[in-house]
Amino acid sequence: MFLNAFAELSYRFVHLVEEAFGIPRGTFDSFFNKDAASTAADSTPKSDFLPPQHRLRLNFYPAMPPEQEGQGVGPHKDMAGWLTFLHQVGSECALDVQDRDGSWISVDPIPNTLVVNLGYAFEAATEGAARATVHRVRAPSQKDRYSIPFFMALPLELKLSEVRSRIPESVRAMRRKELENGEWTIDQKIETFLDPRWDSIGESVLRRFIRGYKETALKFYGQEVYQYYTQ
Ligand SMILES: O=C(O)CCC(=O)C(=O)O
Ligand SMILES: [Fe+2]
Repeated sequence: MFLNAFAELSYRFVHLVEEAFGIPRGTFDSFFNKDAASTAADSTPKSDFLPPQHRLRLNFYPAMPPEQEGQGVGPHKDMAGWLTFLHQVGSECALDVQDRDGSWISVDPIPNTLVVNLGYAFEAATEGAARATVHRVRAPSQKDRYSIPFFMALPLELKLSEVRSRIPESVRAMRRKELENGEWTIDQKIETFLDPRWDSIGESVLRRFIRGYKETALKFYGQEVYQYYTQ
């Protein structure tokens, strides 16, 4: 139920994104299989895609005295793809997001609000115009902390080129123009997610994972797969 409520909220939010991009409301609906529910009169699914695998995670960070090393999360972008909706439980300040100049901004919890992060696929689909949110979590020293992110995904077989084709050129050109003007400072790295050799969201996520976690990847996928995705 919780997962469904998050999913519904995320679909409504995507309509706001469409509005911001100046494209018709519902442009992205078919990615989420929302119109795939069959009726007695029409049993053919209207979407070609399998339902995306949205995920909910429960994070627990035990409080540790400052002299002991606690458990936080290092700087990262969320891998699941499209958008993350994060519920920070309680009032502990621990989450930081990185500004474009590389400085860190503390995202203090505000009751009854969610933090929205952009994921890798969002950055890739907008050709870097909307940069995926780099964020980290500081280990708490006073009180235990919990957080509940909802990772809104895209169908694994969906091609990034297909997502891009629905995003207006006016948006996709933004980063290119900034690069040309020398205005872009720290983020040159969308290529780590994007590689035309692997255009599907699923393979891009797998490849990103394999590149990010060498030891785990070698253990579970073996040398051949590791080499294939890191060449
Ligand atoms: O605990 C948080 O505030 C963020 C957790 C997070 O970044 C993640 O689970 O990907
Ligand atoms: Fe995260």
